[in-house]
Amino acid sequence: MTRHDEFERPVKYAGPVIQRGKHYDVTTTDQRLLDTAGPTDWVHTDPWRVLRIQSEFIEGFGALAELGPAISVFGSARTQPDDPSYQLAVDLGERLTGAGYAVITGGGPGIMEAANKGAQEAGGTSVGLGIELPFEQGINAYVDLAVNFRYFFARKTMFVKYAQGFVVFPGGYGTLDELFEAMTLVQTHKVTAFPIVLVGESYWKGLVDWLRDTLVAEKKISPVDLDLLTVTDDLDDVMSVLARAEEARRAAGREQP
Ligand SMILES: C/C(=C\CNc1ncnc2c1ncn2[C@@H]1O[C@H](COP(=O)(O)O)[C@@H](O)[C@H]1O)CO
Repeated sequence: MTRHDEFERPVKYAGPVIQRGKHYDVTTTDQRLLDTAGPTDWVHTDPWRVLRIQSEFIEGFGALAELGPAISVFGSARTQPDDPSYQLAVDLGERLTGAGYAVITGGGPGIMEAANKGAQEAGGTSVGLGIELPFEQGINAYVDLAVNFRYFFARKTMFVKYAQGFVVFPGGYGTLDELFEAMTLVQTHKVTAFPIVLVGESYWKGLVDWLRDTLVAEKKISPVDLDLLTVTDDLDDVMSVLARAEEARRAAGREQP
């Protein structure tokens, strides 16, 4: 029912605001919200994008906050099931599950699918953080908990924030992007006790040689920065590196509940 003042003019109390006379707005907030008329170009503006970005962080944090200990596994979206590294990633998913870790991947095909498959088939927690791409692939069938992102940077935050370490299989630009982001975060102490293991000695040899013979030699990184990486073909080594990092976190009183 419309309220009126002592001059019989309609009055509206909208929170701390009082509207009377020519300031009286006959529409309600809900009406304005639900009304689709008017210009729509604001949805393509940066302030609106900021809210969408914020919502990606909110959804990601909300979905993953109670995940428990987890390892992010990266690698080529193009690795086929008959590639030996596919089976190795399946085995890793299974072993991580056995050690009490959830497995987080990019939710796509190839190595991501393989690690999710190993985790799911071992009865573990299989997570996929998908990304909107122009060529839609969809989340692989072995993911049980998926969050889809529009923005790479929001998604990359989740890979680090909700994992205790990274295991990286042979891959292309996407994999290298994820690897170098983690290496930079560890090098700059933005994250601590965060193991990064590269699986595939022959694949990664060229990169490690270049890091040592060019980046260290030309003083672009310190020799100790090479120690951020462990390179192996053996999943026993992967599990030992993760276990040692867990012990270091425990010793520092920073273990996952
Ligand atoms: C290119 C193909 C599929 C793309 N689908 C992807 N879905 C989810 N995540 C992806 C996808 N492609 C790349 N990524 C991310 O980068 C890493 C792999 O990239 P790479 O260039 O293949 O090494 C991976 O860890 C994801 O996080 C099918 O042909």
